[in-house]
Amino acid sequence: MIRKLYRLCPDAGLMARLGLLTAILAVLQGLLLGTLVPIVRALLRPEPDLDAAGPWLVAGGIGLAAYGVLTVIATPVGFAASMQMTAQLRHRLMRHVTTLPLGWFTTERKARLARTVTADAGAIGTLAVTIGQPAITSVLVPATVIAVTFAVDWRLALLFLAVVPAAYLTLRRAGRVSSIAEKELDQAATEIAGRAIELGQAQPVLRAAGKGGTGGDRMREALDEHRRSYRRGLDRSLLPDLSFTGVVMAGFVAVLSLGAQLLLSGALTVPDTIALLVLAVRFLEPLGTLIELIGALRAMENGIGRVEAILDVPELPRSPRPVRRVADAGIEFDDVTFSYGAAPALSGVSFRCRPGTTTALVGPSGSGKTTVIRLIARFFDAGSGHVRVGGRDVRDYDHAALLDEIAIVFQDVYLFDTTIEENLRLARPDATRAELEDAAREARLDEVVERLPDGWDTRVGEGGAQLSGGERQRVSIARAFLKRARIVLIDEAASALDPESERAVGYAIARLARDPERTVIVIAHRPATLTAADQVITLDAGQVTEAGTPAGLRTAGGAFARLFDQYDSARRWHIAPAGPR
Ligand SMILES: Nc1ncnc2c1ncn2[C@@H]1O[C@H](COP(=O)(O)OP(=O)(O)OP(=O)(O)O)[C@@H](O)[C@H]1O
Repeated sequence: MIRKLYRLCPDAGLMARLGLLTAILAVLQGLLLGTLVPIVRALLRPEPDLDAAGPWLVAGGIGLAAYGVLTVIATPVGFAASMQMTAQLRHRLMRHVTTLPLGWFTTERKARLARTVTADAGAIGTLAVTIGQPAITSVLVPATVIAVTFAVDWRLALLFLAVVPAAYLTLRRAGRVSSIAEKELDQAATEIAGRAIELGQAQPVLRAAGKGGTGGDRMREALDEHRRSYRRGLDRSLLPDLSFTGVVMAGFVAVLSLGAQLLLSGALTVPDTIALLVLAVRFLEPLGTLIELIGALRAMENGIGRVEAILDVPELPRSPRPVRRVADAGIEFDDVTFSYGAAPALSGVSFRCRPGTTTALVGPSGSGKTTVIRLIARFFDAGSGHVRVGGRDVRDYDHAALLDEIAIVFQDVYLFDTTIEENLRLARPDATRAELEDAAREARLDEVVERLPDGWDTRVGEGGAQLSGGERQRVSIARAFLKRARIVLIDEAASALDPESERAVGYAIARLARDPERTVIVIAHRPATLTAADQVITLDAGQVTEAGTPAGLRTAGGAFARLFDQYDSARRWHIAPAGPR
């Protein structure tokens, strides 16, 4: 386990210092106890011999002072190690998950990630110090006591030694049982976290369906299972815990009996017997505390396992010689097939977008439009075929360099609970105020900012809840302008925005597309966006069924023409004034 801890923590030096200090403290404690033997021998004679006890008293005093100093040194080192380890683990985990394919982020895994980043990383850092230190002490103090006892009486030393394997075996069993119990309990706790995330996310749907009150059923089941796991763990660990305590108690009784026997037979003097009994207590007492520590140690080991399991999830493969410059904003799909699970989401998709053009993707729900966008941004890798940007496979690029060129405007834009300015600055943290204002004007966000009570400093609420869907999209489009992204991928709102936002977003998309350097791919639902596109790609069941200019495809009277008419009549129906009844 110590090796695993070292592997996880880049600052192994700090861990090594702490381990060494703890080991020295434990051995020193055992040796200090050892000095009791000559001191008790000298002082408990019929005529106490202070001269004989003197050097040992001095040695004991120096040892005690050293113990105090080292303890003072070890405490801040332990605190620093604990904080540092937790921070580093959290940092590593967060950095790693940003490199994982988006498909990894299921509700269950998000709950697991949340628990591992908060509970496990925190517990590993804390336990490594609060449990690791006493665990080292509980092993090294008895070991030193055995060594010291050999110098006094080999028979008692051998008896101490005989207790060790019996204690070890029962402790191992107790450790195994508590490890299983901890895993079950953690699984149950993760289930609760998952249900809580789901319950929060599903609130609008549940309430809309009038089931707000019943939505907690799955949560209740998870809570019940957690309680049952806890109970099972307690029941299971009872016998192994009692066995271990029994072994330690039996050891103590055996030491007492042998000590008494040796005393009565004259093999041991009274002072030696008293000193050895003190040693026996200090031998068995730390062993006894091991049973309390073993559960926490196993919990830490399991926590380390869970951290490692996340760190072991393979990242999106990286090119050994990543390309850092995107030559142009051309995009090409070359016989691309991709599936999330068994059924293919895209099969044999091929199309080309010349740099500076706008392509509208259309097709029924589930036809693969969003998947096309995800593959360009490399949220996932194609199963077969090539997705090319600037003439190179997206897998050849340094991912960050590729994403620098791409801005994505999702249908449902998530904003951080901070000011509108900071949300915009995410796209370019060093942008000047003038650049922010330009981007806002292009995206028609300036009108929104003017209306907000604190202007640029208005906080947008969690997820951007203070803004309407259309206003959030404008923030996202403004980010694309600010970033000067040469490739913009847009998922236009399928449902109607308020008329003002609809006009503003339409205007902003047209402005984005006007830049001759910029390639825009838009999942389009508005007739105006479709008509303005240079080309249209129609998808159905993951395959390209039509490709061409909007005018050409409308004339051809195929799937696109039908979809166009549907969208068009839906808009007209929406904006038509109510007639007399
Ligand atoms: N994360 C995912 N995991 C599993 N299957 C997915 C995932 N995302 C999409 N799919 C499936 O892949 C197929 C294509 O989905 P995609 O979202 O690309 O379609 P779409 O045309 O964008 O649909 P919509 O217009 O409804 O957004 C669908 O069958 C969908 O159920």
